[in-house]
Amino acid sequence: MPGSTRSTSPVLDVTITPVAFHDPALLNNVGVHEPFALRSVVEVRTGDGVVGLGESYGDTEHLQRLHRAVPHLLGVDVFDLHAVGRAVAASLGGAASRAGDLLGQVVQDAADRVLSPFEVACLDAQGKLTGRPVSDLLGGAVRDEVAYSAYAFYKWAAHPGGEEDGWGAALDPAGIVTQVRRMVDEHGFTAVKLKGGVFPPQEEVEAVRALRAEFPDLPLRLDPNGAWTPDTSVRVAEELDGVLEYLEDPTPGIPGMAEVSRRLEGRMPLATNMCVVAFEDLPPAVAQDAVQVVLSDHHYWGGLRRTQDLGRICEVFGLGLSMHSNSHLGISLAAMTHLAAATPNLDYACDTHWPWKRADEDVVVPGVLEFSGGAVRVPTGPGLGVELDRDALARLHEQFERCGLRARDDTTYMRTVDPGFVPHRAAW
Ligand SMILES: O=C([O-])C(=O)C[C@H](O)[C@@H](O)C(=O)[O-]
Ligand SMILES: [Mg+2]
Repeated sequence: MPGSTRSTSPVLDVTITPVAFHDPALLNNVGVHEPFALRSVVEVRTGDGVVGLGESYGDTEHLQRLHRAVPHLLGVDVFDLHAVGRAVAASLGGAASRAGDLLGQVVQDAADRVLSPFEVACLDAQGKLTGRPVSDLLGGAVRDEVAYSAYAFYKWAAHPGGEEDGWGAALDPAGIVTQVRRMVDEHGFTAVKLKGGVFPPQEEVEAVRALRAEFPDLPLRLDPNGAWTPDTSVRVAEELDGVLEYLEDPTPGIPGMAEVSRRLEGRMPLATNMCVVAFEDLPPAVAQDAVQVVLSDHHYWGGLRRTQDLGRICEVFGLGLSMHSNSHLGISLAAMTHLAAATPNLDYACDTHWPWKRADEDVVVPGVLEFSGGAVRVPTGPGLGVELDRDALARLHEQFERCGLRARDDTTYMRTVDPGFVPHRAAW
């Protein structure tokens, strides 16, 4: 309209608070989780006095990158997400475009990792300013609730020298079944993922078989994080044909996954959050038919909208779309839930580490993100629909200061118990 003025909501201030929360001794192919998981809470304050929230990784290198972006973001309109992206790119100044993931196993896009919490915080602010939930800003929720999977881990009963965490040890099929039974009883999960790559493959096959016997109707997945050779991957996939819904990252790299995929001739869908972790990985993966399911994760795909772009690309190329997680808090769970609700083809139960987090440790006010029937109802309040608990944020920040951890290093931690430990990478 001639003469109309368009108001903007510029970023006035950005706060980044690193936090630490307790994490059990969960085992994986590179070692064992340390006693605390690190995250960062991003607050974007606008000229209208609204604060948008985002959550991301909490290691020093990533925190430094987040801080570098702040001066570039000041004054940017929170509704102009392209400008937010340009600000983040400018802050990296053409520095390394790929960054190691938490476990140092794969390289992700550095700019997308940095952009993600700012994009989520801007969307949260937009929602608060317009009175609409983030799922509406993403095109609308196509489902009222989002299903998550029970994420089972081999684990120790306690950290070395620490107190038992109440879950007990899970070092064999019976231990895994007991663990999943509790998760299913407590949260109602309707799908199960087992983190493998810890024990020789045959033991993990037995654990999957035990899960199938205990839960005849639940879709099952196994993820050894690239611990196997292509030969082993093919053998295990054939053994678990008809038992697994998909096999995740049995072997490292696109060429290895492509070989397994070719030899399986479609008998077992292969999924990944390791060999397709950035947009530039898609063309070679598609060309080689390396994977049939991509696990999205807005924390490294550049936020919620870029993850929706990934969803559309997967749809075009006939790939399934699922969701990956790392240890996380409530801001991330809210963002994951809005994203999955507004992405029509994200219809696998999503991964979450949520059951491993202590109920009394979060940065959001409890009550909104409850599991029922293995699913979380999509929050309907403005923005992400969750409220920052400032006392809890201060407590978890203090815990970050005290815990001494500044980057995740499962391998070094494992070597304090088993000095000769070598990560299992195509090891069996
Ligand atoms: O699906 C995956 O690869 C993961 O969930 C990665 C995580 O880092 C997992 O391995 C863990 O928490 O140890
Ligand atoms: Mg995985």
